Amino acid sequence: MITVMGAGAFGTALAVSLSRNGPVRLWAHDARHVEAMQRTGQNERRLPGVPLPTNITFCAGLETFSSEDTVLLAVPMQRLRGVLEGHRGVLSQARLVACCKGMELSTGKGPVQIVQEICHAATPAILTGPSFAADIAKGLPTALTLACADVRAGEALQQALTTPNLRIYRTSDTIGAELGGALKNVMAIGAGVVMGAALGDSARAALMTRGFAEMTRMAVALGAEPETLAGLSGFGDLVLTCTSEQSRNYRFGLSLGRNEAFDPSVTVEGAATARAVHEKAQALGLEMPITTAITGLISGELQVDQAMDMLLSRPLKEE
Ligand SMILES: NC(=O)c1ccc[n+]([C@@H]2O[C@H](COP(=O)([O-])OP(=O)(O)OC[C@H]3O[C@@H](n4cnc5c(N)ncnc54)[C@H](O)[C@@H]3O)[C@@H](O)[C@H]2O)c1
Ligand SMILES: O=P(O)(O)OC[C@H](O)CO
Repeated sequence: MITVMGAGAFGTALAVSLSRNGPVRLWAHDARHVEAMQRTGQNERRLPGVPLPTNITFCAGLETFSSEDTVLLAVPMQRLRGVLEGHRGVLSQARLVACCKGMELSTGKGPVQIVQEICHAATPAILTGPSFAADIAKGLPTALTLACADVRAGEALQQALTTPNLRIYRTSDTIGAELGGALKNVMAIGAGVVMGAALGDSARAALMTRGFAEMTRMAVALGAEPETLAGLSGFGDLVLTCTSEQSRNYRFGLSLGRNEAFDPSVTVEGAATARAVHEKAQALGLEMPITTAITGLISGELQVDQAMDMLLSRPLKEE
């Protein structure tokens, strides 16, 4: 059986899609949220308007969990460690598929690394790539990357998670897959700033292209294959998130560029991840000027015109 931990927009959308293959268990950390979904047949908090199929069952505990189960971890990045530590006993031998995108602020680690650290005997994997929860829930065609270092386990997960509308590609490069998803959110905030501040489509294209160069530079320095960054989990998700107002990271950037307030209850993974990436780049001695500028904009240490001056006045170089 598949268990999805995290009844946010993405976990709920995945549960809806996977319920076409068989029964799915959807876990939420808040018992009142479980009760509300049972009562209304919807996740009104995070994915309103989507009827939840009857073969999704809801729970706030994992009493009926079997070690044969596959678990999708669809919680926000900065909550992943706490969720795993709270369920270390039951999850210790399971196939654990991280579905979050980001870098932990306190350690600079990605989701697969955190799963490995806490559940040593589990099979860690990551599901990532260009996909909005609302699109998946509507059954629109979507392609994702499943990364798992254990090739046989990866093949089994690829089969189990494919649905008529969800096409899963596979790789064993977990480092590249997790970094692509983390880093593209930072660039999406930057793209939003560019558009919010009316700097133009050309400036956004420049940010996306040079941002992709930064993403690849860091990922390769940390052991990723450049081909992974060029795939769905990197380039694909960068394009989606830097160009669509469905993206919360992009919308957050738009509000920064317009000098407007942004609802703090909305999950914006790129905000904490930008700081974590900036610190890691400094520690590794990597040049990542766009990331530095975006980190400064988020913290309020830089204004848009200062960030632009900083980027445009850098010494000229070869591409
Ligand atoms: N929404 C999307 O379109 C989408 C698509 C792909 C990937 N993702 C990724 O999925 C992850 C989750 O995002 P989302 O969109 O589902 O978020 P969301 O904002 O819709 O929901 C977050 C959920 O996390 C829960 N939560 C908060 N604190 C928690 C805790 N301490 N323990 C357990 N659960 C807690 C909240 O109750 C909420 O249900 C993110 O890393 C995101 O990047 C999202
Ligand atoms: O809404 P965002 O910005 O978190 O983006 C959602 C997904 O990561 C897009 O692939």
